[in-house]
Amino acid sequence: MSLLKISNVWKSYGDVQILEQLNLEVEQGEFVSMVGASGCGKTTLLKMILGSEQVSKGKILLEDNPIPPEPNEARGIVFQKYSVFPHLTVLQNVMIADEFSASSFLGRTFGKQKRLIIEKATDFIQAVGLAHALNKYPHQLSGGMQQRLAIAQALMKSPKILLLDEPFGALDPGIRKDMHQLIRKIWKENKLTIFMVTHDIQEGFELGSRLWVFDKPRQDPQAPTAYGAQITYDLPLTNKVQQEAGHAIAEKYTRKVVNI
Ligand SMILES: Nc1ncnc2c1ncn2[C@@H]1O[C@H](COP(=O)(O)OP(=O)(O)OP(=O)(O)O)[C@@H](O)[C@H]1O
Repeated sequence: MSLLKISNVWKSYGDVQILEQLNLEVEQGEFVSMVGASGCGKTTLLKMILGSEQVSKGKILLEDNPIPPEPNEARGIVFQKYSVFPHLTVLQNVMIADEFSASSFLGRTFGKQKRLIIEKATDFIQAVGLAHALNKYPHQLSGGMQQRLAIAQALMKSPKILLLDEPFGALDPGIRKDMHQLIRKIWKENKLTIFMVTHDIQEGFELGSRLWVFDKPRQDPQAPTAYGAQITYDLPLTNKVQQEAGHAIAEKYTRKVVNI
């Protein structure tokens, strides 16, 4: 049984066809990098896996069950723009998800329960290298540190699937390298399945164990919104030969995007 099965999925908004004919299976522990021209529907697919958007046709199964129509703890997400709470410290930002599950009314816990949540949150904060900043507020952190915080926050609920939407897009190249190391470590140690949208093909190759290329094979100049994007290449990247073959395709693809 695959962890995630996408069967004949189509997505449109009104008359605009965004995605079509998606058929994919993903096993636990894969790291799927998703690349494609701007606006082709990569984030839309992430949102359908998250459960915040519904498919127009077809189905997405998670461990053989339909994806619940609301996001839940099985799937964590990190966006490009820092999605942390500005009025909470690093520690409070990571604790909050567990505090709300333990006490949905107050969002606050006390005594032993609180101590356990602090311990768990501190472990994740340490894992992303922010132990020295436990009591700082987001505005006191750099962009890279805020993304580390968002990752710790997403990991707190022990998701099976981590969805990353251009998570490093706003960071400087040096900091991106550090973040790449961090995400690989977290992926391996937590046996996560990761879907990452990126505009940086090199990043997609370096991190992914599999690459999905989105493109529109069907075009009608008279009706540009009639057809959606498909996943035109689904490339395994688990060894060097595959990576080199993938690079050739990706380079061709990059030229194509430039020509659009
Ligand atoms: N809620 C919505 N209602 C209507 N159209 C939408 C909605 N959400 C997204 N779209 C449209 O769907 C298309 C795909 O958007 P999406 O964000 O998935 O693209 P993307 O490939 O992730 O783009 P980018 O790489 O620029 O982030 C876009 O044309 C966008 O305008």
